[in-house]
Amino acid sequence: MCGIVAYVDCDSCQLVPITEAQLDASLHSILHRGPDSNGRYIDPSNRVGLGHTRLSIIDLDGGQQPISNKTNTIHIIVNGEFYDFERIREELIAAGHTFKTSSDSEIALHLYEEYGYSFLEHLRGEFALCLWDTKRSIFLAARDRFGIKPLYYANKDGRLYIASEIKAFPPLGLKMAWDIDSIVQGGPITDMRTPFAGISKIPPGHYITTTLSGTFRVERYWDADYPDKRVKDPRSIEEMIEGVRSRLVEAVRQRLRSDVPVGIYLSGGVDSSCIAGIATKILREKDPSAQIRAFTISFPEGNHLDEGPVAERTAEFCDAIFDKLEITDELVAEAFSDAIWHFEMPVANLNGVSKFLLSKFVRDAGYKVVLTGEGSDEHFAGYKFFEPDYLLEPDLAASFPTLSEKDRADLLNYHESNAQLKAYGSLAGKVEIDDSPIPKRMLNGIVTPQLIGKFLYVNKEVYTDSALQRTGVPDPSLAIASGLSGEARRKIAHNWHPLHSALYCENKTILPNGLCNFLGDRGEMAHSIEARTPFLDHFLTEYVNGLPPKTGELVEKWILREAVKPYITEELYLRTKHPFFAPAARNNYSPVSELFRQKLTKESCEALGWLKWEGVADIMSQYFETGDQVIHNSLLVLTSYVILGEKFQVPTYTTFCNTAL
Ligand SMILES: Nc1ncnc2c1ncn2[C@@H]1O[C@H](COP(=O)(O)OP(=O)(O)OP(=O)(O)O)[C@@H](O)[C@H]1O
Ligand SMILES: NC(=O)CC[C@H](N)C(=O)O
Repeated sequence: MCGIVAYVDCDSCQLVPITEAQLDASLHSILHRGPDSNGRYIDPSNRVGLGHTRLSIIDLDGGQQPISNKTNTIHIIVNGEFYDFERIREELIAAGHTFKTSSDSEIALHLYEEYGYSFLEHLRGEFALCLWDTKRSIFLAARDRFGIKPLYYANKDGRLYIASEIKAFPPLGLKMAWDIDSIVQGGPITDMRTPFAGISKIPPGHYITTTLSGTFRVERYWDADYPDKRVKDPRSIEEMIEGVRSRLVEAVRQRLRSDVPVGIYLSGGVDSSCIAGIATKILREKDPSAQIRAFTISFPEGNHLDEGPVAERTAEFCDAIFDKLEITDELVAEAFSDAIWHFEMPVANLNGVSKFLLSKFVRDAGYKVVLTGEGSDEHFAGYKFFEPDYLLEPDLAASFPTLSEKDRADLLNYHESNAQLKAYGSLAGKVEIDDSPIPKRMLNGIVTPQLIGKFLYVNKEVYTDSALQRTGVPDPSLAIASGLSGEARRKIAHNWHPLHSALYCENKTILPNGLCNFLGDRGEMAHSIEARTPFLDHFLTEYVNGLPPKTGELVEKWILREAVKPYITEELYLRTKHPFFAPAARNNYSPVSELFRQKLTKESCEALGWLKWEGVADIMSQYFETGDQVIHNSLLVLTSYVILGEKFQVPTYTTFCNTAL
């Protein structure tokens, strides 16, 4: 993948123009995203700049960026991969377009010439891009449908700043400040906010445009949709299984197109294992002795979380080359600060740090591109916590037998009488928040947002009174419900089955902000690794979203298991989901506990300006007494914020509210 940086000074901008040296410094800050080459375009007016740092994957010698059109009036920078680009390129050439490179990135430029803003509909894959059309004075920046590639913006004092990573902004002169509302309400995970004031993510499936006059728009070009819950689907199960299989195979085939070798991140689960099986089969169509190289994380000190042995058996089944990275507590604690600098958001577990280490391992092995299984659970309802929402209403769409109404009522009752959500593999069920009833009313009674909202939750006792006076008490599920579009909320209220509504919420929050971010691009790109996610192919997801809720029911991902049965071992066909979880701090003297002691001091907490030291000290001592996992996770979040404050040199937060009191 690559790194991109851009800026636009509108007519009202009174700021000193950004210099070439500043643009270079900004690119330098994200050099890990593209160590192979870099380039820039600065408009003769000095008001628009585009910078690109490249990890070359397709057209290794010729694909340098920015790329311009034949008349040098449109300039583009792209991070990402466009699949099936050769077919589109041929069509564009036949329509009279002249290509300057053989890079997949260039198709976006010509598609824009051909279709205007509708060019985005023709792109398949993961991407973030910026385009400057000098003739129309239009600047456009867009992000892929799922948020696989990051793209941030800030619109301040008449200047629009855009970059793949937040750390590229300070060299352009943007000042960093805490966004206390976002922090308290979990904005980095619940919506498009970041921990930093005025800096937002471009929402997945959206583009932003600005003219030099300063007309700024954020528009959606794609969204997930689900069928009307009252309409029966006439398809047979067999047809649906075949529909999933053929689209997944095609999604993997497209993602094997590369001018450098492609490996795989292989776990002990069905998602990455079926991709390994499918990829091997496809590679062997051309070369019967082809072997894919598989990379696996193993946790030797936390045996019950170790997926190494299952992955090894899968690798044997696929005849893959198998590499295992053993991750220890010491390695995780050592890498934590650096990982947070790359994630640019807090984390509540150590999974991302482990994957961050895996990416380094893969890069050291000489690989630039891997396949991964992210995005499957968000479409096939792979998490057990979706169950109460599945049970909330009958499935009227399925034309084959579903639960009887009595069974549904009994099971739902079981969930309700358990009071706390049955979030297996997660501690969310133990986190107690006084959720307001409003988000449930807004979202047809589903409970998934409450669960997601707890991900970055920290007990309100740790915040200063003035911070809480300003933000109100934490209510992250309200932030989630409010972050959805009005149109989506209307469909949730009237059209979609509650399971589909729950999947939609997961797809708008945890998927782009967690899985694709600190568990995806950010840890991978820290080590110049491009990861490709076949489960996030929009032709596949649109098909899966159109299936009746029953296909996501109770036995996890059963339709996927049936579809990929020919490509996986019997062991995996029968195995239930084991979510990826890195072991937490094991005791008071483990390296991660030491990290808490080192980072969470009175001085460091007070330097943030919104943490109350007494509250933090209190939960720390509770943790050291009890080893409570929920507190452990909160301490990880707070430690992350201290690290972000140090690395980004964020000034201590003060409120007007505070001084006025
Ligand atoms: N231990 C691991 N080693 C290497 N890669 C991993 C590991 N755990 C997860 N991954 C990567 O992250 C992806 C997402 O993990 P996740 O646990 O959601 O899926 P899975 O393990 O493949 O399948 P399942 O959801 O059925 O458990 C995996 O598909 C895999 O590419
Ligand atoms: N690393 C990237 O984002 C890849 C950009 C483009 N596909 C290339 O191969 O150069």
